[in-house]
Amino acid sequence: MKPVFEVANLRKAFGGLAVTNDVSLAMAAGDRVALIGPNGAGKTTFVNLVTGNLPPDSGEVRLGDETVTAVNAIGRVKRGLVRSFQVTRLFQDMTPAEHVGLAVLQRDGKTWNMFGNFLSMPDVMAEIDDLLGKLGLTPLMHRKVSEIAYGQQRLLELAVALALKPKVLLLDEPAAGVPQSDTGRIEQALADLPADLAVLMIEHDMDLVFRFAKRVIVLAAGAIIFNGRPEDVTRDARVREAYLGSYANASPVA
Ligand SMILES: Nc1ncnc2c1ncn2[C@@H]1O[C@H](COP(=O)(O)OP(=O)(O)OP(=O)(O)O)[C@@H](O)[C@H]1O
Repeated sequence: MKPVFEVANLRKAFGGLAVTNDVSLAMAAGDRVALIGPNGAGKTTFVNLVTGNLPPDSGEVRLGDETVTAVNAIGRVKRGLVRSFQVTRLFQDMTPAEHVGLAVLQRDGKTWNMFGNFLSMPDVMAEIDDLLGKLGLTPLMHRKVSEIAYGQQRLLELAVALALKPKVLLLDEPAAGVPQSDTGRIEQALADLPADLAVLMIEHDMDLVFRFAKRVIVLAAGAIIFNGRPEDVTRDARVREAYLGSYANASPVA
């Protein structure tokens, strides 16, 4: 199948350290891929290169038929490459309805000064109702973010990302920090993501990886050392070595 998203020979070094070392991968519509790797493997750097928040030293990022390596982060979002908005970037005084409304207006290229009026725009309100409803946030839609629980804020991140109508969605540990009692809701939201969306999820929780991913990519010291089925990852010798190495080299806690 034709890839919707592809990176080819991506490289990035900080000083002498190759943090992204000739990484190539492709994703098709509907893919569910988990990107895992020991601490410091280069996962965050890789995502920053993909989203356009960091320029690569060499290599290419493609969305569909278009090479977007020179396109900035906002341009990539407009083309359908969306990273889930982080809780730390939600506005504490704004409501879930306002967050989603803003994302819808931004996606449609509408001006900021229309923002105050979006509650009277039936098409925007219908999208807000639909998205927040799917994520179980309807009762909280007009509450301030500062008043809603962390797990619900993480669901709101997903709602904002989905309002941008992504083709490729990058999720950074979507359930991290969420109390056990609320992780079920997040997992359900992940299971309900649009079937044709390509999803790349960075995740440390292997239980979640096994439940969500159809394919696992392991990054170690900036390079892909495994790209295959979840059921094969734990018995792969290179993967075992990479994880053991990271624990063996970890500093003891004082
Ligand atoms: N701006 C930077 N300047 C210098 N070194 C950096 C920079 N950003 C990251 N690094 C280094 O690159 C390596 C990879 O970091 P990165 O944060 O991408 O790893 P990670 O896999 O996301 O780690 P974690 O799972 O701990 O978040 C680390 O050794 C880190 O110290």
